[in-house]
Amino acid sequence: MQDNQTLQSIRYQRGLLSILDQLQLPDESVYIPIHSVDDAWKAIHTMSIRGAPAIAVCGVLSLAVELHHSRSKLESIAAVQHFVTDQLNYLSTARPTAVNMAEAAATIIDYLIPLSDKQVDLSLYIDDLLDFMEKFLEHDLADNRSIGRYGAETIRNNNPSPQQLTVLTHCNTGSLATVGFGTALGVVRQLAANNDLKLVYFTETRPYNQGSRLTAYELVHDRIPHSMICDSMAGLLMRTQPIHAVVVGADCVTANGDTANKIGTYQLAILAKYHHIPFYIAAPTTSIDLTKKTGAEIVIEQRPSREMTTIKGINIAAEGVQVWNPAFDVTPAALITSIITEHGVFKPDELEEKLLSLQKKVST
Ligand SMILES: CSC[C@H]1O[C@H](OP(=O)(O)O)[C@H](O)[C@@H]1O
Repeated sequence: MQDNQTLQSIRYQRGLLSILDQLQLPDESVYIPIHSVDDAWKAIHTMSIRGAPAIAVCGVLSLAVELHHSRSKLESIAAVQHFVTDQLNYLSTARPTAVNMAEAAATIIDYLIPLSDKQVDLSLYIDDLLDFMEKFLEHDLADNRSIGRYGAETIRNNNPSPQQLTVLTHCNTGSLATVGFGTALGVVRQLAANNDLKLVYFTETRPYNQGSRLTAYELVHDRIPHSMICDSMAGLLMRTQPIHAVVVGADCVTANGDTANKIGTYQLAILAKYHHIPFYIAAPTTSIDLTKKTGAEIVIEQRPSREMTTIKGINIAAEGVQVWNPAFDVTPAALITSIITEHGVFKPDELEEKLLSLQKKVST
């Protein structure tokens, strides 16, 4: 079952899917129905739902809903395989940087053919496929809980003094970016649950304001001690306040540990290095793409200028102003202390080897 102790970005039962419209947060908490892959593609592209893991689960479940209601139109297993493959490939085009949707698509496509060797009855084949797709929901929540435990333990062990810890995070990586609990914000939640958290600073994260609109919403909801800062305040914060760790999420981690994350992450990593503060990436392995060798291969999404020049439709910049609006940047592995995953905490230069050996164990 989904974790109802925190906020639900996605609500699902077989044949029915709705998402919390994050464009209306924090003022309005409105769930919008997702009836099809097209609905999901639009919701992901316009960022009604965002966050690498949430994007993937929303996409997969939108396909499950459409497949469930299209049974009468799909007359063979081959027709189901073509339909599912085409829809997954389409979903992967909604946003180019986060890798989770493409990873989920590849996982499901790899499942289709062997499944037809096991299940020749069309209706039972569809049922089995729906069961497989629905597992993405529970797996994400389990992954986040594990990331939270590993991350809280690592940050605590890195600071043996009995004092409670102060950390900095960026963007939104909580229940609104995942199925529940979160990745980097899940580490913060676990630190708080362990009574190890004194304070979490978080950036407002211009221009979409994932911090001020979403992370603030989650931390106030959970009553976790916090303080919001403008993105431009991070340097002075690290210079003047006792920050024990910076922990952020990821949209794509490559084989060498380079990491694409929300714009502004790279400069936080440089500041952390300068101030000798450990810098952690918290991400499920569904955000890791070992086929990309370095961050140079990651496509950085450019977002519309209006997302920088307006807030809730109100102009905050001169009419006609020209802008540059990359939604992500890449932090080199050399600036990353460790990558916290559901399988453990890895140094960037050991990540590929560790994950490949884990995959080998699972496949044998
Ligand atoms: C666990 S969410 C990962 C990642 O997604 C966010 O980007 P966006 O809000 O544009 O989807 C941000 O980069 C988070 O760190």
